[in-house]
Formats: sequence, structure tokens, C-alpha cells
Amino acid sequence: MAMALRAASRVLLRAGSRLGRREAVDGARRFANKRVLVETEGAAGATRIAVMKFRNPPVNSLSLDFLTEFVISLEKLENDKSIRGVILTSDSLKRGNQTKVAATEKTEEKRATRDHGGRLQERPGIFSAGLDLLEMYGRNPAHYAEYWKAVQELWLRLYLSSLTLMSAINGASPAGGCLLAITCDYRIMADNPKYTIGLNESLLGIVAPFWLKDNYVNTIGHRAAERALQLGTLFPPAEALKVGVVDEVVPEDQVHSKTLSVMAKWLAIPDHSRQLTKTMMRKATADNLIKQREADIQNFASFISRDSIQKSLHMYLEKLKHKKG
Ligand SMILES: CCCCC/C=C/C(=O)SCCNC(=O)CCNC(=O)[C@H](O)C(C)(C)COP(=O)(O)OP(=O)(O)OC[C@H]1O[C@@H](n2cnc3c(N)ncnc32)[C@H](O)[C@@H]1OP(=O)(O)O
Repeated sequence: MAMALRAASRVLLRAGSRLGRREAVDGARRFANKRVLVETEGAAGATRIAVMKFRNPPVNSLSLDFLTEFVISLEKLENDKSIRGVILTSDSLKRGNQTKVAATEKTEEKRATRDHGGRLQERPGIFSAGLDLLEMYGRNPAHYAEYWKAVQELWLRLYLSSLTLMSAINGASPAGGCLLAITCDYRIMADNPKYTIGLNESLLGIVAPFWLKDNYVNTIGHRAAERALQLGTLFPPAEALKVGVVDEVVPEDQVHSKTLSVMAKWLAIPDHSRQLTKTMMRKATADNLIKQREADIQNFASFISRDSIQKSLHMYLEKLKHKKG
């Protein structure tokens, strides 16, 4: 066990020092579609891990295209027998990021604000702003049904993944952003009080689906989930740690390296016993959705089509548009 842990640590520490680079280095590979960048690391034949970086500017919202690309990337990793662990994180959307890839200059400009001296300042990072509100507003029921099926698919794939999944939460993580995080086996959040995480659906006048509620209950317990869901609480890092939405809070510049070192510990456990244990813990919750997927889709489509709900979403979108930077 100790030897396996040391070997996994060596692979991951090497990965840690290299993953920030863009060029292909010994054993490192990457593939990308438009909105998800995947970097894998490790020698051929050895354990490798992958880092999935979201890059859907301006706020990494879970649009239909993003969901589709995400699931395709995850499936690719699931089918690669050399990959045992995956880290979910946001490609930095901030101004000044040396590795920016997808954001246009205009978007980059939008991600900065000016201070009183007119100097550009970085705005806080974003892990994911959650479901894309524009997929749920002003569309038709067929679109809502298609969108919801994709949301369910993402959740099921992540929640039941045989891989060890970890989230390195390097920015705001409301609602669907929190969904991504709480499907993971372990969550590490940057210690920045500007970042918050939680299921805030009730603040938008909508309701989290039962399976996401169940995932939340399994993560933070019934009473805490009941209160947080009703109030739509978005927890800053210290509170998120206290309530158990995240497992660790670390300085922002250590999120990635810390996630790699925790991953090393998890990868020292034999896959078969860890995977069977994970399935034992999660199967009943996932089965609840699997046996009523179609009904859940119809429910969502009719709920979100209601005039009153569309009105709430309209008001929320207006509020976002007009808020002061
Ligand atoms: C009935 C079933 C319910 C299903 C469960 C629902 C789950 C969900 O995920 S609902 C979505 C919940 N998400 C939120 O409430 C987050 C809303 N966004 C924010 O709070 C902020 O945008 C931020 C903290 C994530 C980032 O703030 P900031 O850096 O200041 O950026 P802006 O607010 O200026 O946003 C830039 C741009 O992006 C648009 N936008 C933000 N969030 C979303 C979103 N979730 N979907 C679509 N678009 C989003 C925002 O409106 C701005 O657009 P423009 O004004 O056109 O630039």
C-alpha cells in the first residue's frame, strides 16, 4: 500500500509540474473540443490521470453544446483503461491568464473591471455558473425536453462514474456548478471569499430536481440540505467546508497541486474495491432517476414552460444584466 501510494504520488507530482504547460511533453497528451480541454499525464502503460478544464466563456454555463462535449470527453476517458482519475476544473477565464485559449479579447475585457484609477482588475474566477438560463428561457417544450435529457445524462454519467472524480473548485459554483462538484468523490475549493457554492435554485423561483436534492442530502445530510435548499444558500469557502459541501479549502494557488496529492491517495486503493464501494453507496440514488427519466423530463418541460416560471427567469436574467460590476 505504502509503495503503491509513493508510486502514484510520483506520477501525480510529475503531472502537477507539467499540466500547466500547453506543449506536449513526455507522456502528456491532450485532446480538446471547443468547450472542454482534456489534458492527460503519465507514461504509457502506467496509471494516468486527466484534467478536464471547462472553457465556455463567459461563465462556463452548462449549455446544451457544453453538456454534449462534456459527456463525449468523459466517455472517452471512461473507455481509456489507463486513466483512473479525473479532475474537473475551470480553465481560467480571467484576464491576464497566460494559457487562455478560447476567450475572445472582448470576453476577456468583460471578465475584468476597472478600479477607481481606471486600471483593469481581475474579476473573481468562475468554476461554472450552472445550467444555462438561456436554454431554459423563451424556448419551446421540445427544446426544454432535449436540454433536460442532456442534464440528466451528465449527472448520471458523473454520479456513477467508475473513475475517481475530484473537483478543483477555482471559482463561483452556483446550482449546476455545485451539481458538477457534488457528483465528485472529493472536492477542494479555493480559499477566496468571493467564491460561493451551493444550490441556489429557490432564489431563481425554480426548484432543484429530486435527484439533485438526493445528491445534496447524501453529501451534507438531510437537515442541512433542507435548510440550504429552501434558502438557496450560496456558501463561501469556510462555510462550505463546515457544512460539508466541500472537503477541503486551500489557498487559491494550491488548489491544483493539493488535488493531485489527494488523488494520489485515492489511486493507491485497488480500483475494484473502491468502485464496488462507490456503486454500493450511490446506486439506489441513481436508480431513482433511471426508473423515471421520461417522467422527470416531462415534469421539467411543463414546469419550466409555465408563465410564472418564465417570468421569474426573465426577472433573474434582467437582474444579472443590470447588476453593477
Ligand atoms: C426547474 C429545474 C431547475 C433546474 C436546476 C437549475 C440549476 C441551475 O443551474 S440554474 C442557474 C443558476 N445559476 C446562477 O444563478 C448563476 C447566475 N450567475 C451569476 O451569479 C454570475 O453571473 C456569476 C457569479 C456566475 C459571475 O458573475 P460575473 O463574473 O459578474 O459575470 P456576469 O454576472 O456579468 O455574467 C456575465 C454574462 O453571463 C451571463 N450569465 C451568468 N450566468 C448565466 C447562466 N447561468 N446562464 C446563462 N447566462 C449566464 C450574464 O447574464 C452575463 O450576460 P451578459 O449581460 O449578456 O453579458
